[in-house]
Amino acid sequence: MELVNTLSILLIATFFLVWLWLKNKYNFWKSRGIHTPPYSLFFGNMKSAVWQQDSFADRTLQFYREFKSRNLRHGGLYIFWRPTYVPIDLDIIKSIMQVDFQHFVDRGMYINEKVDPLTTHLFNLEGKRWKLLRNKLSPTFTSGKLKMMYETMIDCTKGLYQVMDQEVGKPVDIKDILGRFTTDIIGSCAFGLDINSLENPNSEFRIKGRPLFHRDFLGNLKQLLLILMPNIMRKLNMRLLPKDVGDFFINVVKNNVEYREKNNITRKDFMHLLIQLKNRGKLVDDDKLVSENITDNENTITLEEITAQAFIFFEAGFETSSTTMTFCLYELAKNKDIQDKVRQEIRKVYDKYGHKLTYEAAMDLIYLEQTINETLRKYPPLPSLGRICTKDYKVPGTDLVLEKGMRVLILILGIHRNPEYYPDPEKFDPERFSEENKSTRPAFTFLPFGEGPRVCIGTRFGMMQSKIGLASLLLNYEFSVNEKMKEPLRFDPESFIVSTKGGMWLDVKKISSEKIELLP
Ligand code: HEM
Repeated sequence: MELVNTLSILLIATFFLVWLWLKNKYNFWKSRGIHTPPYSLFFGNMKSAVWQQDSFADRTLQFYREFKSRNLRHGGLYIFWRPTYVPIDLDIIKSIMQVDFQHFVDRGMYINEKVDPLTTHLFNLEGKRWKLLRNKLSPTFTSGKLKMMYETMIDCTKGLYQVMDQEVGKPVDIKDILGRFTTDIIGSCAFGLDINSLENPNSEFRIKGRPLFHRDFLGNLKQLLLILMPNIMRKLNMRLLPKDVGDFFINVVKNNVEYREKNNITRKDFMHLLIQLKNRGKLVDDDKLVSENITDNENTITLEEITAQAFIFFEAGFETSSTTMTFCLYELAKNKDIQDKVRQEIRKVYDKYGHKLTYEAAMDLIYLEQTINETLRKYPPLPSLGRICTKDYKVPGTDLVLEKGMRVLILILGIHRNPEYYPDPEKFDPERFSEENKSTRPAFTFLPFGEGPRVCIGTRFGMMQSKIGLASLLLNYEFSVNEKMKEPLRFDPESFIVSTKGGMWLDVKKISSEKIELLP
């Protein structure tokens, strides 16, 4: 009996201490005079997102609107009990992302080299390691290299036509088809493999890629805890990726590199460029590669580094572009006049370049680019951007000092839907991105690819694959919204990137019996 009493007292005392500790934590922003939206003990401001009542995207929009409605330059959030700084004023955002970048170099993602070697990729890496790798990888993303891969990308449209032709006349979940299309493109360009997930929706690549973006309640919770308490999680040897997913990608790259090196195979893709970096530390034109023995040992990368980079190109590249194309086709299905205008432009440019959509022709698709930009405004795949304060920082024009370790969240979706910058923000209007209209908006109001030194390295690639996918579809098919489509659209709480719940159901009509291929 005495033991029971002692245990009960110990339990109550522990609860009380935890409660006091949390109470103290949640005093952080109040004591600095910074406004926070209502929060709950333990989950902080993230309760409804963790429990998947709200999508993360909707939550960020609510935060932005609350701070903005109070005319605040910035605000504070609690992600669980961790204070997170939220800049609203565009000058502060610019300072953090660009001007004073040296104070905000990292994202604060979870890295565990030992049990999860794939986490050591460019998106996650920090400080000097990140800078060194970014310098090494940047040459693989130039417009010249993109041009080199253009035909490899176009090859994947063949599978797209086949699937679409089978689907004509039925309600089509375009989201699924475009996810398979970009899986094929990135699989081909980053891993050098013909995945054919368009032909085979259950290809291993597609199956292994799915859990990267869709998480249930426990998956969500784990992801947040890994980021919140990385040191403890590392000690517990926690993984971010399921073991089978990690092993799959590691083996694919290892086998591929070995095969290419043994058989002296070159292919127009990232893998080829990464292998050059591994063996020579620099990129060399293929013809020179044979004759010149150029090596820059300082810049070489290891097989493990190649694997992690190929993985992030896949993870960051396929879902972002496929959601962009998906939302774009949805808006075009709703706005037939814009759909006709985009199609007319594609036809005109296609004819101008001798009935081909060469790389140069694709660069000439100005209105299509405006339409993709308007899609990225309304539906930025990443609704917010994260940074970590890496050196104490006094926020310009305020008395607030951010201490080293403070998390920062930039609420892109809120900025993109702010009527001050984009009047009538729910309206889909590609004219917002004409040269003339762009110049009337302040800087840092369009951030789908981020900004500053950590801006998306794959921007050109992402834009190009979206252009190729949309051009090939719009030249051959007409789209309208199917009655199965659930409207108004709801963002999916299981996906941390902006995505719809329940698929994107469109009707597809063939324009002509003759197929128009981009590069016949
Ligand atoms: C529509 C397509 C895409 C969108 C909207 C997008 C968006 C983004 C965003 C918002 C960031 C964070 C930027 C920041 O924090 O300032 C990012 C980073 C990154 N993206 Fe993309 N992305 C796209 C396509 C791609 C593709 C195709 C690849 C690779 C093939 C890629 C690879 C990366 C990498 C490696 C980073 C980390 C860069 C660094 O930290 O240095 N992305 N992307």
